[in-house]
Amino acid sequence: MPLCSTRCGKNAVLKRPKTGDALCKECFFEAFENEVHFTITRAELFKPNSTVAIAASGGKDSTVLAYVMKLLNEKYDYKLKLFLLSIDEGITGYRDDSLDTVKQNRDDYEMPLQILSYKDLYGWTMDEIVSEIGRKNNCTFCGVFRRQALDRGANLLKVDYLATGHNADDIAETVLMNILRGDLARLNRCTSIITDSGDGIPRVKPLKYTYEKEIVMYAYFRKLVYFSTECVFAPNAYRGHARVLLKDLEKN
Ligand SMILES: Nc1ncnc2c1ncn2[C@@H]1O[C@H](COP(=O)(O)OP(=O)(O)OP(=O)(O)O)[C@@H](O)[C@H]1O
Repeated sequence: MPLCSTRCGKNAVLKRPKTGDALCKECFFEAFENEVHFTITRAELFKPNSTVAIAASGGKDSTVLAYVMKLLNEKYDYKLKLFLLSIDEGITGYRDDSLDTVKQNRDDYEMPLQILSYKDLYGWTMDEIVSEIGRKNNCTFCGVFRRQALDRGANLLKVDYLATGHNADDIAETVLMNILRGDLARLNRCTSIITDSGDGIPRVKPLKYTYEKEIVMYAYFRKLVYFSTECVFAPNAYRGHARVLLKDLEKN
C-alpha cells in the first residue's frame, strides 16, 4: 500500500470505494465521520436538545450508526439524548442471536435499550406467520409490521426522531425496486433523508450517502461488534433481485 493520500505520513491501509483515495486508518475514520456529520448538519436532521431512537437490528449499518451518532454527539455537542430501539420479529436462529449483539451495544455505548416484539404487539411471531402463509411474500408482511412496530416503539419512548441505518446501497436498491414495480408514489419519496411516519415522529437516515462497503470497512477497523448473518427467510425477497442486478452492473 502507498502512503496515505492526506500526506499525514502514515502508510495507507485501504482504498476508499467512494473516492479511490488510499488512506490510513485514522484518516479514513475522520473522512467517514466528517461525511456523516456533514449529512446531519446540511440536512438539519436533528434539533438540539432532542431525543433520538436509533433503530438497532444488531447488523453492521445500525451498529455503525449507533457508534458514530454517539461519537459525533459528543464531539460536536449536538445535545441529543440517544436510545436504542429493537424489534424482535420472533425469527429463531436470527433475531434472537442479533438481539444479543444489540444488548452488547447497549452496554458498550451506554444507551438505554427498548425491545418490542411482534408477539406482544400482534400476537404472532414471524416463525408462526411463515408456518401459516409459507415463504412467499413473508418479507413484505414483516416489513410492514416492522415499520409499525418501530413507530409504536418511538411513541412509547416519546422520542423526537427515529434514525435508521439505511445506507446508499439500500436506497439504490429501493429506487430500482420501485422502478421495476412501477410504483411512482414510492419512487418519489424513497430517497428523502427525512420522512414523516404519519403520526408526527420523523424518520431520518444519517447514513444515506454512505456506501455499504465503507460501513463494513469502518466496522472492521473500529472492531465493532455486529451480527452478520442474513435473515433465514430473506433469500426469497424481491429486494435480493435488485441487489444482485446492482452488484452485477457495478462489477461490469
Ligand atoms: N429488528 C429491527 N429492529 C430495529 N431496527 C431495525 C430492525 N430491522 C431493521 N431495522 C432498521 O432498519 C434498517 C434497515 O434494515 P435492514 O433490513 O437493511 O437491516 P439489517 O440488514 O438487518 O441490519 P443493518 O441494516 O443494521 O445492517 C436497519 O439499519 C435498522 O436501522
